[in-house]
Amino acid sequence: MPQPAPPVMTATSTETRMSTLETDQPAIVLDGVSFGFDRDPILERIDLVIPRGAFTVIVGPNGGGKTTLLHLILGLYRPDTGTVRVFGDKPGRHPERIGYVPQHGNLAPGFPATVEQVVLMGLPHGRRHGPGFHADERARAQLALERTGIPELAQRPFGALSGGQRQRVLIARALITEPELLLLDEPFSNIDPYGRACIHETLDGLGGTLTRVMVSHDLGITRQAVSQVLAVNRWLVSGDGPAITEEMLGLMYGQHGADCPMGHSARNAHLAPSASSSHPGGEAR
Ligand SMILES: Nc1ncnc2c1ncn2[C@@H]1O[C@H](COP(=O)(O)OP(=O)(O)OP(=O)(O)O)[C@@H](O)[C@H]1O
Repeated sequence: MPQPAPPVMTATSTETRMSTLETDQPAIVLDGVSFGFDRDPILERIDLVIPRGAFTVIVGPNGGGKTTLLHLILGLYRPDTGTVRVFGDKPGRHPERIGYVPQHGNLAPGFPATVEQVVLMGLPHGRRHGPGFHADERARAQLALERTGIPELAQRPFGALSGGQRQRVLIARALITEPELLLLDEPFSNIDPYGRACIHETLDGLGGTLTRVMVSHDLGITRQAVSQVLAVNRWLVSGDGPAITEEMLGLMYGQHGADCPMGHSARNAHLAPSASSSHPGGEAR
């Protein structure tokens, strides 16, 4: 399978980091991964390649295994069979390279902190309370807020923001370490259409070398910026662009049960651009 071209790096800190790590590896590779809790299969025989810089959206029904898949990528769970690689290495080895916005990560609206303080919480060794943050830490927080389009909110109380603004702050918190991979688990929960549009705009604008993987229940996710859609419901079906395919709908809302409605190779289509023949109407491999 052809590998994606190495990324063109722009940020100096990222350049330095990348020079010492594997620049020719895809962002994420899952090879024959199965996982279950107490022998209950949750994910089965997942093969997946996510190139660097891709914007991948994961859709699927409740309980289909989307969050579990993210947790495998984060290294929070180990697969029962198969392997997971993140930037060519075992997951969990380089947490600073990954930003994560968890599903229920929103802070209570009354959380007594400014936006800047919330963003600073994303630093592994950042100072978390009171005034007197280091100037370089505050500069990083400001940069992260600029990337999410809300630099002017830095000194506002977090609790005074709208739901959509709060979610963008949490994305900024995940970006403060300048990660190369951003994982978002349903960032649109409880966000109105305007807020969703703002978050979409934010995520679209984060392109470049940042690899984005977002779990979403929004099936209208057919946006230009989205490189790939994955449907996950115990098995996985991938497409070759932002469209939801019939195969994906079949996996998500067709036969729920002991076996996958499609052939194994169709379910486990790779994400690499060359794999376009393995989805809708494509040949099983
Ligand atoms: N820690 C756990 N112990 C046992 N079972 C679990 C655990 N976490 C998740 N599960 C089960 O694994 C299955 C997949 O859960 P997961 O959270 O990955 O689904 P999901 O696709 O993200 O769902 P949703 O859209 O509702 O967030 C569910 O049946 C869930 O009950």
